[in-house]
Amino acid sequence: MRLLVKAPAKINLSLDILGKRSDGYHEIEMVMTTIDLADRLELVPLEEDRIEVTSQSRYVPDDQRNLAYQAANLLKTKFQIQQGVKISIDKAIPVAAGLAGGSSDAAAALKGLNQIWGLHLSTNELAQIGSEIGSDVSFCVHGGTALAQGRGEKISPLPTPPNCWVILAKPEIGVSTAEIYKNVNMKNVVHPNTKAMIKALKEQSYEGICNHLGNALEEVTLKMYPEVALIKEQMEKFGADAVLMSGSGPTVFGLVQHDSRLHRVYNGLRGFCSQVFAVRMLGH
Ligand SMILES: C[C@@](CO)(OP(=O)(O)O)[C@H](O)COP(=O)(O)OP(=O)(O)OC[C@H]1O[C@@H](n2ccc(N)nc2=O)[C@H](O)[C@@H]1O
Ligand SMILES: Nc1ncnc2c1ncn2[C@@H]1O[C@H](COP(=O)(O)OP(=O)(O)O)[C@@H](O)[C@H]1O
Repeated sequence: MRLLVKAPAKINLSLDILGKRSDGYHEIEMVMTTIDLADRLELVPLEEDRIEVTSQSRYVPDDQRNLAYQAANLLKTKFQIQQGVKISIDKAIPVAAGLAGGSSDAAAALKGLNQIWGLHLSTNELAQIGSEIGSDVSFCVHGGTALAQGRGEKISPLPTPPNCWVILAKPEIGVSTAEIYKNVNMKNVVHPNTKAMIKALKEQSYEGICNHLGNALEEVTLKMYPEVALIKEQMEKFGADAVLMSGSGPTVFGLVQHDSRLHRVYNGLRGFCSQVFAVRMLGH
């Protein structure tokens, strides 16, 4: 049996930090959605009892540091699986970009191996196992659009946003999520209005979504990496309807509803940023 699984990236439409926890994590509240930019995993069972991970990207580890490896290993240990697997990752999502590429690969591996090894685990059970790998893995198991709470592992589904383009631009830097969270000063946090974002989604108000995009980590990353602020400015200048940094960054995304504007924003950014994508949100 050979299985192909898609692993889509996510963006954070809003990200709020409610406080610092005693376990080293932050209590957060995020509205997230999956987008049509995806890695592709090929899973092939091996006779030998070992996990093999390969990818064409030099930034992706091919050993136990790979989150897809960790997903396979966790299932093997929990369910005493004595079969191996070869995981080949065709990487399309930029690495260390705030787009949850690694987490989505882990989620895709969990879903695919659930099938290959006949484990019959539910989505909630897979999401629970995923949370042991990383805070964003639970959301990636569910996919779609959702509110994520706790350290990111408590998922409540939300309606798909109204149809629009998402233009992504990633500067030539990778950002460490841990480093950005470490530099958060709770006194300076600018809180987005999560309730208003949820209301906008429920009312299918594109304008409401644009008005309430907000990310409490943005200020920290922008201060450390001024090139991210520059991309934000450019995206606004070229006419995106609303612009925000995704997750801990450095990827910046802009929402655009009309095709005529899409080309202006996309081409404008291509001029000084090598990684630019124009995609749809998933669900359309
Ligand atoms: C910021 C976000 C927003 O979606 O995503 P990315 O920018 O990484 O894509 C997430 O909160 C990242 O989730 P994820 O990348 O899975 O984080 P983890 O591996 O669990 O944690 C990495 C480190 O980030 C910090 N961390 C993470 C989550 C959280 N709620 N509080 C934290 O303080 C901790 O220092 C932790 O050691
Ligand atoms: N399958 C994977 N794809 C990408 N990065 C991975 C993977 N597994 C582990 N990593 C490691 O995770 C780090 C964060 O990567 P990624 O998930 O792409 O970013 P982010 O947390 O910003 O969304 C990378 O620096 C990389 O070393």
